[in-house]
This record gives sequence, C-alpha cells and structure tokens, in this order.
Amino acid sequence: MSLLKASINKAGYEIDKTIIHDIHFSIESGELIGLIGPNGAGKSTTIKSILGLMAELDGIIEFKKDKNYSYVPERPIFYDELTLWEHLDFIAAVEGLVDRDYKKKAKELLDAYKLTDHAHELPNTYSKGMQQKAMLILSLIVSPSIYIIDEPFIGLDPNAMKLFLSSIEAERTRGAGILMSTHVLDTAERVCDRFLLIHQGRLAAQGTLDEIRQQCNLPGGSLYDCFHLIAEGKDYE
Ligand SMILES: Nc1ncnc2c1ncn2[C@@H]1O[C@H](COP(=O)(O)OP(=O)(O)OP(=O)(O)O)[C@@H](O)[C@H]1O
Repeated sequence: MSLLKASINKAGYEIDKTIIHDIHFSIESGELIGLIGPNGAGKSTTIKSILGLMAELDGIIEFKKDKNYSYVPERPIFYDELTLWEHLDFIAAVEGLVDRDYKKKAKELLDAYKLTDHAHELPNTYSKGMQQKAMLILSLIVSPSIYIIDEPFIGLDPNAMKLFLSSIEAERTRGAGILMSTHVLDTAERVCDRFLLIHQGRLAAQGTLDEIRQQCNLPGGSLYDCFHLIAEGKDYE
C-alpha cells in the first residue's frame, strides 16, 4: 500500500462552501511530490484535509499502518516559553526517541543548519529564516515516514536552501515520502518526481513533468510554462 492515499471529494471551511473538489492522489515511499498552484488555489486546504484539520471533509485519507508524519506549516509555530533544545526534548519525549540517538542527531542538525549557538534561545526571538530552519530541524529529528511541507523556501538563504534539499534527498533515500507545496517552480522542477497542479480548488494536471506537459499540450515546456497556462488559461507568452 502507498504511504498515504488521499481521496478528497470535497472539503471546505464552512458547510455548503466547498473550497477543493475531487483531489485524489497517493504518496509512495521515496517520492517527492510538488504541490503547485497559484495563490488561493487550495494547496494549504489540501494539506489541512490530509491532516484532518478541515471542518468539512467528504473523502478518505488513509495513512499506511504504523507510518508517522512530520508537518511543516507555512508559518512557523513555536511554544512561547521553550528554547529550541527544549522543543527538541519535548518532541523526543512525545515520539519516544532514544535519548542518545536523538541528541546526536539534534547536534548534527543544529550544527549543519548553523543554529548551535542559538539552541538555548526562544525560537520566537529568531529571524524568519532561522525560524524556518528550526521548524525543519524539528521535523527531521523524528525521521518520519512522510513529510508534509507547506512552502519551505520562504526566508531560507541559498546555503540553507541547498542544505534543506540535501536533507530531503537523504530522507527520500531512506524511503520517506514527501509532499511539498511551493511557488519556487524552477527548484520544484529540478527536484520533484511528480506534481499536483491545483487551480481553483481542482486538480488541473498531475504526474511527472512529461505527463504534465502532455496534459497541457506544451511539449518541452517548463513547469512554469505549464503553471502559467493553467493559472491564466492561456499559452505562455
Ligand atoms: N481559514 C479559512 N477560512 C475560510 N476560507 C479560507 C481559509 N483559509 C483559506 N481559505 C480560502 O480557501 C481558498 C484556498 O486557500 P488556500 O490557503 O488553500 O490556498 P493556497 O493554494 O495554499 O494559496 P497560497 O499560495 O496563497 O498559500 C481561498 O479562497 C481562501 O480564501
């Protein structure tokens, strides 16, 4: 079975006000899927549906048995009174991580993401990019089966972006499946195996870049060309 199977017939924030319709897809082990679409298309709503956060959901979200996930929200969220180390300790306690293993991994991650000197500070006092990096570390420490990541690139400097991409690559190699929403289309085109292109709450195209090109009738087009065609309803000029 897939790591995750999402069959969303309809979802919305209020009764009788459907925001997304007929979004069906799965995430396989080792796959990185790009969730792409213009502002307001329904990407975050799709993610919230998967996480069980939508008030109105008609559909089935099936996680493979015993598989866990990490969710990285678009806007970082931290506990006001906990330092980054205390966040790591808290997650380790909740997830039942082995002390020695997670502390070693935490140190490596803090070092790689250049947050070691700030590990005993409150993440709410960090810069935007530091907060984003802290959220990524908190998701990576768990080594989950699935990552659900809402726009990871905002605020990351080029080194942090490269580092994040290599962390994700290592996690895929381990067998994790990743759903990542982003507007950074050139990077998505380069790193994702498959794409879900959402427009006005519906799946306008899905598949590999080649399959998306065929669905858009844009042989040789870039992901941006396909996005533009779908978002504007006309050919890329
Ligand atoms: N909490 C909410 N209550 C009511 N409507 C909402 C809520 N959040 C989002 N919406 C509506 O749902 C629609 C889809 O929004 P969503 O946040 O899923 O878009 P998105 O594709 O993630 O956009 P962006 O690229 O701007 O993050 C929009 O029309 C938005 O106004």
